[in-house]
Amino acid sequence: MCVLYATLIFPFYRSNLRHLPTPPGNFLLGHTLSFVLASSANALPLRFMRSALDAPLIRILHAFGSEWVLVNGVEATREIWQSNVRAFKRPDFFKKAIVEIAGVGMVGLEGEAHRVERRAFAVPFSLGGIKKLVPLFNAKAAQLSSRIKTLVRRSNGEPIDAHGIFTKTALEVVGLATLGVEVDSLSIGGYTFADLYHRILDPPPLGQIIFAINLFIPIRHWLPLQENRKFVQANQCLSIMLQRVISERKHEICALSRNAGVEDNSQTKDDRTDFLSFMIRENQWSEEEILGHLLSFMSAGHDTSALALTWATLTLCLHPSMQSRLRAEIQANLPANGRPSYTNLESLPFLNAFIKEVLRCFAPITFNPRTPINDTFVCGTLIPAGTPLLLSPQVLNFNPTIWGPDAETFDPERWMPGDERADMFPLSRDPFAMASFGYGPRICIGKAFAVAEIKSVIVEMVSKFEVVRGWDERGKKMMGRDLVKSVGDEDVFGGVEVKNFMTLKPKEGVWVNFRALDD
Ligand code: HEM
Repeated sequence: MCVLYATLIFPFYRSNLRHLPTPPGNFLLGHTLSFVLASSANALPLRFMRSALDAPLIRILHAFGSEWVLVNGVEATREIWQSNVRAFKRPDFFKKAIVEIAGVGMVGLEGEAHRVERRAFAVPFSLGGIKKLVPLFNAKAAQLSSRIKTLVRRSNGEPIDAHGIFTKTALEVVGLATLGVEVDSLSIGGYTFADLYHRILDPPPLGQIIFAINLFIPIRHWLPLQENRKFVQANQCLSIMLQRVISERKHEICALSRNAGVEDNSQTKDDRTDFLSFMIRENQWSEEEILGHLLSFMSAGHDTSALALTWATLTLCLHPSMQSRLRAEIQANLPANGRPSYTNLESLPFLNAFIKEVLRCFAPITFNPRTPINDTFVCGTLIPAGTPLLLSPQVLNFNPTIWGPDAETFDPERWMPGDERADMFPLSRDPFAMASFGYGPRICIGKAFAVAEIKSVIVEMVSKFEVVRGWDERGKKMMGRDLVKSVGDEDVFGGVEVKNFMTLKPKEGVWVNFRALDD
């Protein structure tokens, strides 16, 4: 009886949300199965957006009449992310997901506790803090070039998976910035730091299913499957490894303080710029809290940047003329020593436009939900407390009412000064239109870090290599350096398939031929 009411009566005759556009789904399961089986996490939200372009909110029916709301407009997003931000929190299932993969640091906090932590990290993530990190980004970018040359030699000129190499580099970058050590130097029981993160952030299909079920039914701690045990073990090993680094650093900084005769670590003269040393000097966090922050910076900060670099490389392969234009801009404006400063990196208009367009068309985070704490109005519709509001960056980033009819075309020109689309579609210049980093008090704290890091790596790549696509029309690695001739009518992914996951990951890598320009 209850099931009949929930599926046949409540959603259509009683629900507050029944007047919102609702794409038709299975009468019993709604869209639940379609979401699980979708080709990517963006597939359904984009389809729903295209079916109701002007609607600020779209209702999604799930199994047995449960309701979600897809946020589809700039105004609704602004209310949730900024003007009425205190009325919302992250849904419990989502918090559980991010705490599982990113620890209990800032990403898992809400309300006043979150505001206090954001303020505490304002200095290391400020522009001044990021400027100091640019030499580190440049050094790691140069190391990446050498690594690529070695891989090209070893592979006899066969394509290399760009996603794999950028993941390694982005983990090393965030590892150095966060911990102040090379992550390659850390290992436990024969596993490296990178192995453990790979298990957590890039699970095989069974691992993804366990992850999804565990969000709603707690199976993680008893499910006797090897894949599950591997995940739990990887998380434990990471924590042990990081706890060791924390204790060692604490001893070092305390010894420095003692030797200098100062009572308080914050007065210690120590020129380390990493976030761990900062936290120990500030002395306001327990070791457990420090561990939570480290885990969240490391996981929030490497997978995302690696994906942005991967998709940037894919677009460079698909648009060789953009590659040449970037190379010319870099050669004309940057110091010949190949070590650009933060100001240098910011001074290149086409690079700037190119990175923005990559982040618009390939938002690395696929969904970022919220829920009202109490019944709350959004754009005039009363949303019952607890209803999941699905904010999917790609839905705003591809909405033609915001960006114009070519919203789904990769075109950096739209960001260049004087492009007429800015006047024709003024909403596209609204900060809430570009949803890839979020906005408001919870905007990605690492945005400036990520953008500077991505620019530094792209400058190095484009200066040292020509990149040529090494995958065929179906996304598979090509052998024997065949070239796919027609790229004109392909979608933004150029045939590369993605996983149905929280981040926009390629299913089988993005295969690229790197041709050194100095050969
Ligand atoms: C291209 C790269 C990146 C993208 C696309 C990205 C995107 C995002 C998004 C969408 C959020 C959620 C915002 C919200 O809930 O409204 C977020 C939060 C966060 N990001 Fe990033 N991120 C990137 C890189 C980084 C880096 C490099 C770091 C650190 C070094 C970082 C650290 C964080 C943290 C700590 C949060 C939680 C902030 C809070 O809850 O206040 N991210 N990021």
